[in-house]
Amino acid sequence: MAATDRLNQTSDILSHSMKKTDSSMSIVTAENPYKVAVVGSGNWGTTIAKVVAENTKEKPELFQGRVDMWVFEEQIDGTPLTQIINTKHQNVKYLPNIDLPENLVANPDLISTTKDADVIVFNVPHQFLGRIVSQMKGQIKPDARAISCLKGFEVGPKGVQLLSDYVTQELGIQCGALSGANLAPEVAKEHWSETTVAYQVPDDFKGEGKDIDHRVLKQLFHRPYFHVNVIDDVAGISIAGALKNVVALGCGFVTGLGWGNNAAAAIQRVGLGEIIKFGRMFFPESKVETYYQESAGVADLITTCSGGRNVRVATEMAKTGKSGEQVEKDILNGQSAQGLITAKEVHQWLESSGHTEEYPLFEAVYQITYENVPMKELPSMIEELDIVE
Ligand SMILES: NC(=O)C1=CN([C@@H]2O[C@H](COP(=O)(O)OP(=O)(O)OC[C@H]3O[C@@H](n4cnc5c(N)ncnc54)[C@H](O)[C@@H]3O)[C@@H](O)[C@H]2O)C=CC1
Ligand SMILES: O=C(CO)COP(=O)(O)O
Repeated sequence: MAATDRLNQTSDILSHSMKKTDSSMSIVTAENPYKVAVVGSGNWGTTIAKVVAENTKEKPELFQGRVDMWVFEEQIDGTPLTQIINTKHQNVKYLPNIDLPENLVANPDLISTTKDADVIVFNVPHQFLGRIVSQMKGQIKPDARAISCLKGFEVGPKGVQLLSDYVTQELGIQCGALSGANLAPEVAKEHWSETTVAYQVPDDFKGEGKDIDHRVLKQLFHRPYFHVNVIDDVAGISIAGALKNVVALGCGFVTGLGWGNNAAAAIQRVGLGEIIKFGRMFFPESKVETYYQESAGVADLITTCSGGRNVRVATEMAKTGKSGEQVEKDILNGQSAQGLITAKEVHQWLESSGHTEEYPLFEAVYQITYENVPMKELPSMIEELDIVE
C-alpha cells in the first residue's frame, strides 16, 4: 500500500473513532421504571448516591425518581445523621460541603431501603459487607440486580472471592461492579473523571425494557462529569480496584520516607505487574487489557497513589512510626483505608495457597504493616535478582 493510501486509511479510522455514536446513550425506557437503592453513605457511598439520584431524577421513563440510601445511623452533636442529610441535604460527616439532590433520601433501615429495589448499589467499606448481606437475605426482590462499588476481596475457607460473586452467592442476585480512577471528593465536586462498570447479563435476563443491561447501567451512572464505560470483565476491574490499595500503601511508605517520585513510580511499576499476575493466576477469566485500557486499571493505580486515603495513611505511618490502624483513626475521621485489610487478606490467601514468594511487593507491604519490618527494607524485598551463574 502506498504511503498516501495508508495515511488516508489512518485518517478514516481516526475520524470514525471520533464520531460520538454511542448507542448505549440512546433513549432507553423501561416498562416499569426501575427503583434504585444505595447501601452505604460514606465518602464514596454518598458520592455515588448523588450521581445516581441526579440520573434517576432526569430519567423518569427509566427510573423511579426517589433513591433511598441506607445510612449506618450515628449521632452528630446529638442529631441523627439521617435527619441532617434529609433536612440539610448534605452528609456533614462523610462528604461535607457537597449539596445532595433532594430525591436522595437517607434511610437508617436497611430492609426498607432495599426491599422494593430493582437495582441495589452496594457501597460500604468491605469489612461491613458480610453483616449487611446477612441481614438482607430473603428480604429483597429475588430478581433484583446489584452493582458493587466496593474495593476489596472476600477471603475465607473457600479462597479469595470477588465481592460481586460474594453478593451473588449470599443473596442469589446477579451482581456487577463499578471501579475506576475516582477519588470521591473530586467526583463529588463534579470535576471530570472516568469510571468502568462491568456487568454480565445473566441467563435469566428478562428482556430489554424489563431488566438491567449495559445500556441501563450507563444511563444510571454516566454524568457529564463522570464518564462511564460498560464492559463484561467484572473480575478484571474488581482485582485492579482491590489490589491498587495495597500498592498505594507501598507508595506511601517510600513517599513518607522522603524518597521522591522515582521511588513512587518504581512501586507502581512492580505493583501493576503483581496485580496482573494475581488476576491471571487466580481469576483466569479476567482480561489483561482491562488493566491498562480501563479507568479501573492503571489509571486508578495512579490516582490512588497520588492522592488517595491509602497513600496518605501510609505516608503518615512512615513519618510518625504509628500503626496503620492508629493513623487511620487519627486522620480519616471514620473513613477507611481499605488497603490495610486487603494487605492482610491477600497475605492470608497467598500463604495458604503457597504463593507468597511470587508477590514480593504485596508481601513486603504486609510485613511492614503487620510484622514491624522496617520500611527502608522495601527495595531489597522487591529486588529482582537475575543472577547468572
Ligand atoms: N472514598 C473514595 O474515594 C472511594 C472509595 N471506594 C471504595 O468504596 C467503598 C466504600 O468507601 P466509602 O464510601 O469511602 O466509605 P468510608 O471509608 O467513608 O467509610 C465510612 C462509612 O462506613 C460506615 N460504617 C462505619 N461503621 C460501620 C458499621 N459497623 N457497619 C456499616 N457501616 C459502617 C459509616 O457509616 C460510613 O458510611 C470502599 O470499599 C472503598 O475502597 C471506591 C472508590 C473511591
Ligand atoms: O479508590 C479510590 C480512588 O479510585 C480511593 O482510594 P483511597 O481509598 O485510597 O482514597
